Amino acid sequence: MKISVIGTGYVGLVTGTCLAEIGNDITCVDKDHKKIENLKNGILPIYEAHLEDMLIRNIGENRLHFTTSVEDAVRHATIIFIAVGTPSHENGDIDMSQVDEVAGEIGKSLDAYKIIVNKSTVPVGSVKRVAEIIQRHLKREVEFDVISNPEFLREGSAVLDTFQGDRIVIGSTSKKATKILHDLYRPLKQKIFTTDPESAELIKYASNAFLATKISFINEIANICEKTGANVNEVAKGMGLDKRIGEKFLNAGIGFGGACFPKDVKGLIKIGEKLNYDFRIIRETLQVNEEQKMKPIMILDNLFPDLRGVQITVLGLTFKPDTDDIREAPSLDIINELHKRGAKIKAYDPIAIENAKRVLKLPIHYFHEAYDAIAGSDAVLLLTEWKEFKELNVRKIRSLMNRRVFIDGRNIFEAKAMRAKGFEYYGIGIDNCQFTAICSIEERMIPIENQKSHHTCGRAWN
Ligand SMILES: NC(=O)C1=CN([C@@H]2O[C@H](COP(=O)(O)OP(=O)(O)OC[C@H]3O[C@@H](n4cnc5c(N)ncnc54)[C@H](O)[C@@H]3O)[C@@H](O)[C@H]2O)C=CC1
Ligand SMILES: O=C(O)[C@H]1O[C@H](OP(=O)(O)OP(=O)(O)OC[C@H]2O[C@@H](n3ccc(=O)[nH]c3=O)[C@H](O)[C@@H]2O)[C@H](O)[C@@H](O)[C@@H]1O
Repeated sequence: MKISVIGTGYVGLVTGTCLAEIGNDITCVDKDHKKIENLKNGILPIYEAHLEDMLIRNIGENRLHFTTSVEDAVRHATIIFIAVGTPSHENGDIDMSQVDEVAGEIGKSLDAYKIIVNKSTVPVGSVKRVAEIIQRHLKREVEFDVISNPEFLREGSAVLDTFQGDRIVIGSTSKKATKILHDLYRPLKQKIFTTDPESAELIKYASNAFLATKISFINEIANICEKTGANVNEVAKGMGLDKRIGEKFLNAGIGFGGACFPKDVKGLIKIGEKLNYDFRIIRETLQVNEEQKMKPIMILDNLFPDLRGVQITVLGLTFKPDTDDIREAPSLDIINELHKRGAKIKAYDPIAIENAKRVLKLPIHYFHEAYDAIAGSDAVLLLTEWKEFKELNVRKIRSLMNRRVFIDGRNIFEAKAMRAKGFEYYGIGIDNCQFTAICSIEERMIPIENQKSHHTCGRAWN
């Protein structure tokens, strides 16, 4: 099939390349000229596993083309995907300007029947909105359908998710468009769920908000664990054995980031507000996440009377491993706070240092090797669970550090083993109190209900 994808970011580029891989003739469009020039030469704007090989192969086999002209792309295709950004406004509202602009351009260029597919994450009612904008810009009367087909891929595993996703959702009122989309996706052999456009649009927000809530929920359980001596990793394992709960997305840590969970949760709150509905649960999901991001700072506050001049090493800058994306990464808030308090900051990330330099205009000393970043440090903050961090030689880390505070924001190490090796080790939702100087032995022995003030683990977090 002849397909155009407008917006060549994480979603557009992966979608276009994967659809080319299964034999379609794809044109990817972006208004960023440099991005398009690079892509024509097989140079990727993002880091995503398996994408580069596939891109180069499909360019070589003449199935994947790049242009900056929406008009050319519209003429070329029967199906046009809109995959431009939908960032948050300052107040959390969804910024539809990129989608609106593209819809207008499509309208001006429409010359025959086409299907326009909303793949960007857009609020309920956007199928109608895009259809109206296209209609307003038509230069001649032509038939077209607009449908919703939200995207569920994750960064870092985007290609795999496209080929092995749990479901494809199509929201459409047109039988003709639905059939063509089914034909397009059939080779992927995935469950296709067809519904009305409004439900499809809401499925996307509901899914992201639900997953984000699962994360905030386990992070609150982690906070309870710290006050009781329970271990959140064990609690999550035990919960996840119940198939109704499931084991995924129960990793406690320093909270969720990325271009989507924070913005989509805010977006759903705004969708509710406009309908006079206060979506309380997800407001708390966000609030808990904001507080969770500051966990490493709270731990440091208990260990150092003052962070001025304390040498801190940050390991991991991206919001999750296997991507170069630092949008809304917890590392940004944590580093800003460390800087405010006068800490000396060293940082290492396997691939995101250049992206971080662009965003963080602070005196951070960046390194291209983890051990170099760790040398001479008073505290290490591990913020992203990159595989290479799991393989670090902890004895070597210990020998390089000044004071051996290790705050594991993603619980990738085993607390007992790290403490046995001489680290002042802190995870998230594990028994942080028991092996540390935060509470005296006597304080730890007092049952919580008999404490005058909340002195044991509680003191660290209240
Ligand atoms: N990043 C992700 O993992 C996922 C993102 N989504 C959603 O997909 C949408 C796109 O997200 P990303 O790919 O992350 O965004 P992105 O910011 O990486 O890419 C958007 C691209 O659209 C281009 N663009 C903007 N206006 C344009 C115009 N008028 N004409 C041509 N190109 C234009 C930009 O130059 C940019 O390259 C968003 O709505 C997002 O919420 C959905 C699922 C996963
Ligand atoms: O709409 C989107 O953009 C995408 O958002 C998420 O994908 P993504 O943000 O790429 O990454 P996730 O793997 O979901 O992780 C998001 C954040 O949650 C955190 N997380 C995830 C899982 C977990 O158990 N604990 C946890 O803290 C991660 O560290 C990361 O910061 C969804 O998983 C995708 O289905 C969706 O398509």
